[in-house]
Amino acid sequence: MSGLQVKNLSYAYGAKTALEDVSFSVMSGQFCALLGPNGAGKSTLFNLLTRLFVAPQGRVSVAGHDLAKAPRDALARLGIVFQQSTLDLDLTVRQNLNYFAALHGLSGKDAARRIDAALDKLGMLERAQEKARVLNGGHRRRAEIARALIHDPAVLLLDEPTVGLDAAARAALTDHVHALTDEGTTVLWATHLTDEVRLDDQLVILHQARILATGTARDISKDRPLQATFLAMTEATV
Ligand SMILES: Nc1ncnc2c1ncn2[C@@H]1O[C@H](COP(=O)(O)OP(=O)(O)OP(=O)(O)O)[C@@H](O)[C@H]1O
Repeated sequence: MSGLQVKNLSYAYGAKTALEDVSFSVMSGQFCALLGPNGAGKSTLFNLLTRLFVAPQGRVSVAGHDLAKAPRDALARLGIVFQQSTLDLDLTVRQNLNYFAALHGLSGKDAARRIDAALDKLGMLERAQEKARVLNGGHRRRAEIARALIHDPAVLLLDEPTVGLDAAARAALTDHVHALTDEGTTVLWATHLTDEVRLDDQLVILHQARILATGTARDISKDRPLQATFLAMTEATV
C-alpha cells in the first residue's frame, strides 16, 4: 500500500470549517486527482500534508511514515509543487535545481546526475542552461516539477499546477506527470478542471470541506462525462 494515507483530517480557520473528517488513500504508483471547486479546501489540505499547518486531529502517512510522529522521514519522502511559482527567474533552470539540491544536502556528481534525470523526465534537459525568465509558463512549471523530483520523493503533491497555462501546455503537463507514475511515484494532483482527469485515475471529489466521492474516475462518472457528474454533485449542495 504505502503511497499516501489521510485519515479523519479536520481543520478550521476560527469558526470557518475548511476540512471536515477527510479520509482517503492513494496507493503507491497511482495518480490521484483531488477535484474540487474554488474554496473546497484543497489548499488547506496541501498545507496540512506539507506540515505548513499542523492538523489538530487526524493522521497523515507518507510512504509509511506518520507525518506527526516522524515528520522528518515523512517530509523527506514528499515532493511539492505549490500553486505559486517559486523559481528564481534570474537563474538558469540548472541553477534553480542546484540550489534546491544543496538544500537537500546534495552536491557534486550526485546532484548533477539527479538533476539531469529529473529534467529528462519532464522533457526539459535541453533547456537546462536557459534562464527561467525566458521560459514560457508550461516550461517553467515543468522545471518546478523536475526540481521537486531531485530528492527522489515517493509521493508528489501538486496544487493546481496548470493555473494560467494554455490548453496545449496543460495537456503536456498532465501527460508528463501521469508518466511519472509508471516509475512508481505516487501523485496527488489538485485541480478544479475535469479534463485533467483520466478515467483510470483515482479521484477524490472535495466540496465545502467534505469528500463527496472517492474511487476511479470511471466508477464515479459512471456513463456520463465527468464534468456533468462533478457539476451535478457540487451544484446540488451549493
Ligand atoms: N486564512 C483563512 N482564514 C479564513 N478562512 C480561510 C482562510 N484560508 C482559507 N479559508 C477558507 O477555507 C475554505 C477552504 O479554502 P482553500 O483555500 O483550502 O480552498 P481551495 O479548494 O484551495 O480553493 P481555491 O481553488 O480557490 O484555491 C474556503 O472557504 C476559504 O475561504
